[in-house]
Amino acid sequence: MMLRSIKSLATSPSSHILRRGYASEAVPDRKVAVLGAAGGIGQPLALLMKLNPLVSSLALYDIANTPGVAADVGHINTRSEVSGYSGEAELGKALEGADVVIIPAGVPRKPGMTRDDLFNINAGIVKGLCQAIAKYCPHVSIEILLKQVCLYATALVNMISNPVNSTVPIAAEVLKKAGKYDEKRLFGVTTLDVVRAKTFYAGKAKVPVAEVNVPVVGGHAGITILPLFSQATPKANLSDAEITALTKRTQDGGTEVVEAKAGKGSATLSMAYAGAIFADACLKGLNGAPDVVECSYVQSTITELPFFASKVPRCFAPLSDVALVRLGKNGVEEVLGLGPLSDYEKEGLEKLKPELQSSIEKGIKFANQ
Ligand SMILES: NC(=O)C1=CN([C@@H]2O[C@H](COP(=O)(O)OP(=O)(O)OC[C@H]3O[C@@H](n4cnc5c(N)ncnc54)[C@H](O)[C@@H]3O)[C@@H](O)[C@H]2O)C=CC1
Ligand SMILES: O=C([O-])CC(=O)C(=O)O
Repeated sequence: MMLRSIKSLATSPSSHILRRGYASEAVPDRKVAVLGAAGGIGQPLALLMKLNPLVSSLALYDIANTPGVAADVGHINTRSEVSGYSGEAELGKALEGADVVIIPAGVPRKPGMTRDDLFNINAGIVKGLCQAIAKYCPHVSIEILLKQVCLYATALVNMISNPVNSTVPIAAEVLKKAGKYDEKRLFGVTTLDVVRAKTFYAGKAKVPVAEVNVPVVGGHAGITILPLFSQATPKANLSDAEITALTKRTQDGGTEVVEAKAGKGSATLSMAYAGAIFADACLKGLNGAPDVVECSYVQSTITELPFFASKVPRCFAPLSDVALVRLGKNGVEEVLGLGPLSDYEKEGLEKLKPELQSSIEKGIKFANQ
């Protein structure tokens, strides 16, 4: 299926995206930029993206220490060419031509802190990086019959920096201000919540973890993380008490790691894994693979909240100057609904709304001041 869609790309007017060098692999060239690449998440994420055969160019950016990481990762004998960029003067080069920009830049929690306690430092970092994305990642649109049609769009932005519940709205506002916002291209990475929910569920239900699916919706902090174990597969007969315990453990998964690391930061390795899964899904979507579905915190109308994590099927047309109709047809086609919720989940949904709403408002206010 994948090969078929790649072949159709090769014969389409946008075949120039099959660039030199890897014709035998028949995979389009894709540039991935990691901002914050020298950090605890950034380094293993750089490694995992270097192992991804869908990546042809890997740009590693940080305010310092990137040359060493780039030299190290660059020696691995996989497809992508690696380049390191250090300091703000080099940010533009890191971003130019990127298809996917992953942002794990910013400070992590220490024991006793909430994700929101990171807002004061990380909000400014994210704002600056998104201003650069607006500036250096191409975006051209034209008006046809009173409809704005996208020719080039910004890269897909995968926001990892916390508090995600606020940093995604900040990114949206910054991109809007610059006239570069496309709600189909901005994602809060909540994959780690799904990864945890799968692991904990498999352990409790005694089912093979590789077969487990659990949607996790809402946001990415405490009670705003709402795993839907009533929809988990394979089905298992878990008691209400077991479901409550699993829900709580998933919601507190980040804190569990922060406490175990005792002052040395938060989840890095499992986050790098989760970030790599999500970026891979974005690349597959961009390359035209069908039925790519992940949970992500995106602009949404499935509840009254403007941003909400839910299942998002992504089936992007490739970004190119002639993909006018296809982009119109194949953006994020829809944000999937929540499906049937148990009473416990319905209650959790109502409880999370005020906190999520206030984190969204906080982000919007910050970006506009
Ligand atoms: N979405 C999620 O599920 C998760 C999010 N996180 C968040 O990811 C962020 C990063 O965590 P770690 O990698 O553990 O932190 P870290 O401190 O190890 O690394 C952060 C990196 O960001 C860099 N940085 C700071 N300002 C920058 C800027 N303006 N431009 C580019 N790079 C910049 C730093 O130099 C550092 O290398 C934190 O905010 C953390 O809370 C962590 C785990 C899970
Ligand atoms: O808990 C934290 O601070 C980091 C994070 O978002 C997670 O591990 O889910």
